[in-house]
Amino acid sequence: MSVNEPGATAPGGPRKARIDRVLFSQEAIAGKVRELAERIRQDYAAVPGANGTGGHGAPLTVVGILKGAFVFTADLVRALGALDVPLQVDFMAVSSYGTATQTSGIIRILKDLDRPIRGQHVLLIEDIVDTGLTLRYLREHLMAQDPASLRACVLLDKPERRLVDVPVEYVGFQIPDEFVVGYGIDYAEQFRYLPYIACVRLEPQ
Ligand SMILES: O=P(O)(O)OC[C@H]1O[C@H](OP(=O)(O)OP(=O)(O)O)[C@H](O)[C@@H]1O
Ligand SMILES: Nc1nc2[nH]cnc2c(=O)[nH]1
Repeated sequence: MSVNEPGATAPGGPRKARIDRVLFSQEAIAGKVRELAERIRQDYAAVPGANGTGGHGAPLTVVGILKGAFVFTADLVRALGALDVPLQVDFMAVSSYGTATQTSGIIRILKDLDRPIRGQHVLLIEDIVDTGLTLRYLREHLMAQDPASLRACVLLDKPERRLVDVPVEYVGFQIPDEFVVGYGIDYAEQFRYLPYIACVRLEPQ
């Protein structure tokens, strides 16, 4: 069975998984984070109120999506800070994959924002966009709260897997249709600690 087919989670629990090959090294990811931060700095410098130079409105609010984007969010906000971009950080936690490699299609909010975002410039940070269902749901959820603007920054994009059309303003890397882990991204809660991004191979049952 391919890792992207339904049923990758056995009734007795998730299948054993091991790292197959590294897709992006720690250094490659760090370079991409700096590149994204520079693009974001330039773009928001032109947005009134979002550049911290005394304009009206609130500064940029970065919304990291837990759990998968926790490492990416931490690195990106520090890269933005190093470029003197003032920002606030909030988090949401959502889940649709559980311990499986196939989305359930049902997105559950496990933790919502702590602070209102009405009138704020919001930058949503995700680790990966696959079917697009999670990102579409999040964009609708956040837009309903009337932010001044909303953009999404996603480290990994799997365009082949998209089921719904959803805008992504900043993309780190495009990747093929393979299940990836590391740099915050898990398989059944394993591998989030890896400093690189890799494909996993599931052991036969
Ligand atoms: O485009 P989609 O097909 O919706 O997939 C993308 C989502 O899948 C992962 O979340 P997951 O449900 O695995 O939760 P986690 O971030 O807590 O690991 C990832 O963090 C994205 O939020
Ligand atoms: N861990 C992990 N979660 C995902 N959610 C959507 N695609 C993926 C993936 O490739 N790996």
